[in-house]
Amino acid sequence: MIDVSRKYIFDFDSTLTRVEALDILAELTLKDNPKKDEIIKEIQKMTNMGVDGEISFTESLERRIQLLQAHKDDLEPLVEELRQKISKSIESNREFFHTYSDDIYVISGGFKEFIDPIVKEFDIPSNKVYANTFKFDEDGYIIGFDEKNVLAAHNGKIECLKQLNLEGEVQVIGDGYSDYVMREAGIADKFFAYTENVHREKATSKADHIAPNLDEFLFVNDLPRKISYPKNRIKILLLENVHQAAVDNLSKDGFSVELLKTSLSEEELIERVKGIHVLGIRSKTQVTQKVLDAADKLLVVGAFCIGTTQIDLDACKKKGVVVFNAPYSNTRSVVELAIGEIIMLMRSVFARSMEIHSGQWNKTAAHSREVRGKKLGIVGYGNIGKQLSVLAEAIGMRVYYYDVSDKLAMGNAVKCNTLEELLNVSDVVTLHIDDNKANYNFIGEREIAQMKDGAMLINLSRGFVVNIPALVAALKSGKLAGAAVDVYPKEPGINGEFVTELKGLPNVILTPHVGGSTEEAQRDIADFVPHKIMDYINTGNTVDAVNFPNIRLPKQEKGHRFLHIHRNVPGIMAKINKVLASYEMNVSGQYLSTDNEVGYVIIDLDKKYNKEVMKALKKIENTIKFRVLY
Ligand SMILES: NC(=O)C1=CN([C@@H]2O[C@H](COP(=O)(O)OP(=O)(O)OC[C@H]3O[C@@H](n4cnc5c(N)ncnc54)[C@H](O)[C@@H]3O)[C@@H](O)[C@H]2O)C=CC1
Ligand SMILES: O=C(O)C(=O)COP(=O)(O)O
Repeated sequence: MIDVSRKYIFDFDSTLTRVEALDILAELTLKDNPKKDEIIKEIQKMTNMGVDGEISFTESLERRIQLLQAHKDDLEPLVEELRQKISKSIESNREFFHTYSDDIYVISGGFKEFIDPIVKEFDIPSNKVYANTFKFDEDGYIIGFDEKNVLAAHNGKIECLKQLNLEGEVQVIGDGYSDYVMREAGIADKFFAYTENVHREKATSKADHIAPNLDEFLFVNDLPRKISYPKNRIKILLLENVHQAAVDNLSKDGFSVELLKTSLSEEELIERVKGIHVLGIRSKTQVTQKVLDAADKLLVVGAFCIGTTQIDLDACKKKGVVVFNAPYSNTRSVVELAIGEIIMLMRSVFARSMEIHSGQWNKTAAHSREVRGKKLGIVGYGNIGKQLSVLAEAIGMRVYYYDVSDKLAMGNAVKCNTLEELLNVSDVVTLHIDDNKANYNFIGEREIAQMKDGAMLINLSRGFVVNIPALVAALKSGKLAGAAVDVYPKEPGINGEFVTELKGLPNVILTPHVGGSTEEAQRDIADFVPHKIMDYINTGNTVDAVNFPNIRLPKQEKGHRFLHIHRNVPGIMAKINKVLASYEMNVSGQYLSTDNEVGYVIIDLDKKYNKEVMKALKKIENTIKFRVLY
């Protein structure tokens, strides 16, 4: 694995550190200058032009130093600042620098005065650092740089590397075109464009390999690293226009994220899901057995909503794919819409509004009633149903509820023992049962007949719960005085044309499945679900998974963690432990959770282990998935 003859040339600014040191120096020296922002902008422009090779590097340096007005005494605070700004994955992979210090060099257009003290902490001694040096005047002000240094010249890195006369393969890791030139000149064998801090098109377009972080570089070279699999290699596909914050959260953690505005059909998803590790959807996208068969890398499905019956949960489980949802984020949004609709329907507000839109003034109290004292029947007394119960009572309604399971009544709500009892008594019936397929046609002709004459029906649950022709007939005959419908048996995957038999009926409020579509809810979901996903990928935690044994794991500080998902058959744990014993693994913790079908065991180990053990664990019969976290 270890190639002793390979040499690694690191750039400093924006590679080993997240910043350009001269920008930081400018921040320090110009802090009291009223033109500070303007000057810093100019310095940054000069940096970029120099790094991209648009002006000569020497010229870029000269101009920046003039603008800086820096003093010797500013260098110590600069180094202090830079210490806080080491690139994230450089910081986490100190072990690589320590182990390979003999083969690592820094070649930079920056200055030894601040590079040396920083890289020394990464076991790179001053004699392996090739960089410029400042010139000071008698009072200690920086007035220039040593012009004789090859690195002060344009494309000076080429000459510098040439003079080093290194043997063996030479790899360059840097963010700029000025690093690539060593490869172009044929003195370096490979150029890795380092994009963790800055993405420079001119460098990435030429690179042999793009490294979004050091983990990727170490992975490609099979070198010792902090994490087993670089996160940028974990591909996340988010559909249905989930909130941008979800993309930001996941990208910030290093994953490669793609967001599509629409849902995808089964065939499209089969095509797109290949190579995807995490799929994020809302209520439209169907994750079927066929989709799962095509999903060769899938670890997690995130439902960025409450309902999960669009996902074949059982097939996911059998494949070792963990599913998370957001059970509470949009609850309040649905409840508020329900309250609004109850009032709008009781007052015939939409009918009056339509009239006035078409130029008709119809001031009347007919079919306009207060909600105070009216009976609200809530079907499905879950998270939404219960919260609605509380708010409805607060505006003076008398609440009745019906649920298949026993539920504690909130406030003064009255429990109904049968659906019929609730339908008989309610002025408004609102549906909040779950998206279980057994609830198909839950409200049909018979149930509507059991409702009071002139009652109203609200459906904010799922479209298939209500038989639409029966509802249309009841509205046309006047049996029902109004309805609000947010969900439909067949909904389109993208915004555009839509036709329903409910179109044009009086006192019917139609909305395009927006019960949970508020800015607050979508923003909240965009934090909740990604954090569940990241927690599972990064640590193995399955707390709140909807289809999987739940395990809350302690933080793993050191060592390695094996995650083994298997069919729950007799004797499998014995086999796992036999393999661990035969490789003399020192197990520091073992956590197991099972259900009828699968078992999920997490094994924490101390530092060293024989890699063969992984193969042996994967080979155990009835293994579904196996992952290692370093
Ligand atoms: N329109 C929209 O944008 C949104 C719609 N929803 C829908 O609302 C549903 C309810 O959400 P939550 O309250 O969070 O779910 P929940 O699971 O907390 O509550 C559902 C309740 O319905 C009961 N239930 C199920 N089938 C029943 C039946 N046949 N008869 C009586 N009770 C029955 C369950 O026992 C449970 O108490 C979701 O499943 C989803 O389909 C949720 C969010 C947004
Ligand atoms: O949360 C749910 O179950 C919903 O129905 C909302 O779905 P959506 O995210 O709007 O596709």
